[in-house]
Amino acid sequence: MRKKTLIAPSVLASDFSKLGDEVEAVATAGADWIHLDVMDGHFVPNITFGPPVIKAIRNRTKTFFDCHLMIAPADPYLAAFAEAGCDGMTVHAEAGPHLDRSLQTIRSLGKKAGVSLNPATPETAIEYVLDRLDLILIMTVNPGFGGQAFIPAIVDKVRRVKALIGNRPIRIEIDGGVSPETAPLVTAAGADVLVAGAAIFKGGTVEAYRANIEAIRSAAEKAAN
Ligand SMILES: O=C(CO)[C@@H](O)[C@H](O)COP(=O)(O)O
Ligand SMILES: [Fe+2]
Repeated sequence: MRKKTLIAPSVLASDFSKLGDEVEAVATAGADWIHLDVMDGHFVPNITFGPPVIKAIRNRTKTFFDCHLMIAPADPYLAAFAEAGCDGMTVHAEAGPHLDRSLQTIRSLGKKAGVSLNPATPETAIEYVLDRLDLILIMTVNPGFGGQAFIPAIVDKVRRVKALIGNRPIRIEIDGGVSPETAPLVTAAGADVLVAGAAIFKGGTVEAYRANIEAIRSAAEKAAN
């Protein structure tokens, strides 16, 4: 059976001066997951936040914290992110030499395990770790910044990943440049979790966030296969 499409607002586009309020607002507005972009200034050319900030906002909602770790190495920090309140942790396939070990560690911490693929990384990078995965995050921009343009060539990779996972219960998440215009392209190809920052955090109110989430959700669901 087809999975319901989940919408995961990325707080990277929120007002960091009131991050807790923003997380609560977007959860009230209907977010299925909260997407937290962790950047280290080394794996990606930007720096955001780490476990103390995640811990500080954890009590603002019970919504699933989907932690996108754009850090290298990731392994030394996985326990701290789990302790801070991440429900799922996604590491990049390009971030270290021992992806299988990273995924085993995430599951041993009792969290959902994800792997992310940069636009130039082929899906073959995850061929031998499929049974350790709950989530595959396919980047449709180069990681590091919000508000970038969606790369259409990646839609073909979404189709290939969908075929690769077969009937395993793995979610396919898309991250970068998702909007009501681009969402149908990826749900038609098999994606079932959509991250969106710039397209959701505009308007500044719960009502505006709700309308922005629903615009993506309805466009996505119409095209979902
Ligand atoms: O991981 C990243 C960027 O590296 C994303 O999660 C962005 O935050 C998505 O932002 P938009 O492209 O939707 O504005
Ligand atoms: Fe992200």
